[in-house]
Amino acid sequence: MKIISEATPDFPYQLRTWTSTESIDSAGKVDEPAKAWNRAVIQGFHGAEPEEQAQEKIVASIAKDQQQIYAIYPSEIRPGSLPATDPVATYSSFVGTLNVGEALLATDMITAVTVRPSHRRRGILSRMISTDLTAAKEQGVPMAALTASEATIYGRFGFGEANRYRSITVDTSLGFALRSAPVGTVELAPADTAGQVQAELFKSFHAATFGSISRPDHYRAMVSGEWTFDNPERDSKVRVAVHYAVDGSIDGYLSYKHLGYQSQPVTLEVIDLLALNPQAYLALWQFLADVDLSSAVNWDGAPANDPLLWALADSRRYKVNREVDSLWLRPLDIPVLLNARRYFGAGQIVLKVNDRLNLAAGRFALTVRDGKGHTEVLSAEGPADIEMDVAALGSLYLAGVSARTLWEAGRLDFGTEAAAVELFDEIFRTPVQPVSRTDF
Ligand SMILES: CC(=O)SCCNC(=O)CCNC(=O)[C@H](O)C(C)(C)COP(=O)(O)OP(=O)(O)OC[C@H]1O[C@@H](n2cnc3c(N)ncnc32)[C@H](O)[C@@H]1OP(=O)(O)O
Repeated sequence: MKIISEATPDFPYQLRTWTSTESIDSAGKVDEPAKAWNRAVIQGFHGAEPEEQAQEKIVASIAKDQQQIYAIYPSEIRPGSLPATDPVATYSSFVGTLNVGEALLATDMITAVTVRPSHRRRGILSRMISTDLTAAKEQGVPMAALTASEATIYGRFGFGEANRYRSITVDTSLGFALRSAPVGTVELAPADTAGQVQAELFKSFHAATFGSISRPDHYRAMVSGEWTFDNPERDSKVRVAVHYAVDGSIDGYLSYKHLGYQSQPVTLEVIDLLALNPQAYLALWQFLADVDLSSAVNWDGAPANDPLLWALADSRRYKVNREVDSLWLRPLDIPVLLNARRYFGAGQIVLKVNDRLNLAAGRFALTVRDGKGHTEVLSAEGPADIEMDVAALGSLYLAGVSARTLWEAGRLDFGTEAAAVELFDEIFRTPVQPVSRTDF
């Protein structure tokens, strides 16, 4: 445990940090600061207070990710209020990877951000996030990422929405049909094997999918119904199905549950779905539609450009309940991340990037040839073809949105030459939309 900063009159809080592996001994026992930190996280997201055994499972999982824990403690405790050992704010980060084409880019993945309601809007999140982003930058991690509880929080810290996902309901009642016959076979598998199947499939999915970001360890427990942060008890209603390709290899899987006969219409909920190819994806949907005693399927994780809609014989069976931001990206080292990305266009452009936190600001000349980028750092002052806030670059980096759209949205200077906007889009265009299947 390390004290990063002591309380001052302006900021009457102490900021501490430790690595998650420090909190658990060889017998699996969890230390008191980690328990109090977990309780604070769960309170922050309005979950049920975890029992001792649940604490051990959660901390062991966080330790596998090697999460760096941040905790804020108040300098003044009122009699009868929560004790001094309970943090008023929590934050955690760990280094994962982001698929940027051929390369997997090291990325600071931020999670478990909470501030106790009685201490909110006093700059606590600002202190924790600027500390973490600075540390990540110093350690040479070129990108930061998160998935957000609200879309209004992180733009000010330089994060931009990089892609979106859909919450969908598909009507699988009598008459459901796909336009093509399913390929391969789907079989039920024991729920307790789901964690392993998921981990193996995700490895291949992550390596092959532009925009995919690593998964934290707790996915193993969630997809098998073992535990979730919301519910530390086993959910024995979770079922698992596996797709076998024609050659017998496993190339897709599904974790799902029946929501009960009181759901109207009687509904299956997809907990996780991974498919390594379109045939596996459609065959898993045909399987879901074929499950008797249900007539709808909900999935809170469909891609924004979902081929299922186009595969349905009756596309009106596909209902989008909402489409929201998924991954948020925050550039930290612009030359490194521009050079790491795979390109499908070509050209030369000078970008000026503004950054309120002064972590990534500058002027950069990017030259792209044969799919590779080369970035030269220029002096800060001088002309640029296109100027943007670092959050806009977070959105544009994976081409989940075009510069043209951001320009029309007033997110780039309206005075930017149309030719520069077109050039940016020509260089950054991709044949596929970025897809991530990770909520963290
Ligand atoms: C990656 C994740 O873990 S996402 C989960 C985020 N956590 C939650 O949603 C749990 C419930 N909410 C909270 O715990 C807190 O309200 C937090 C973490 C969102 C914000 O923490 P705070 O300490 O209040 O933020 P802080 O005081 O540093 O605010 C910084 C700025 O962001 C603004 N801000 C903070 N939260 C929000 C919000 N939810 N919506 C809009 N603006 C916000 C503040 O007004 C402030 O603006 P300013 O710089 O113009 O004055």
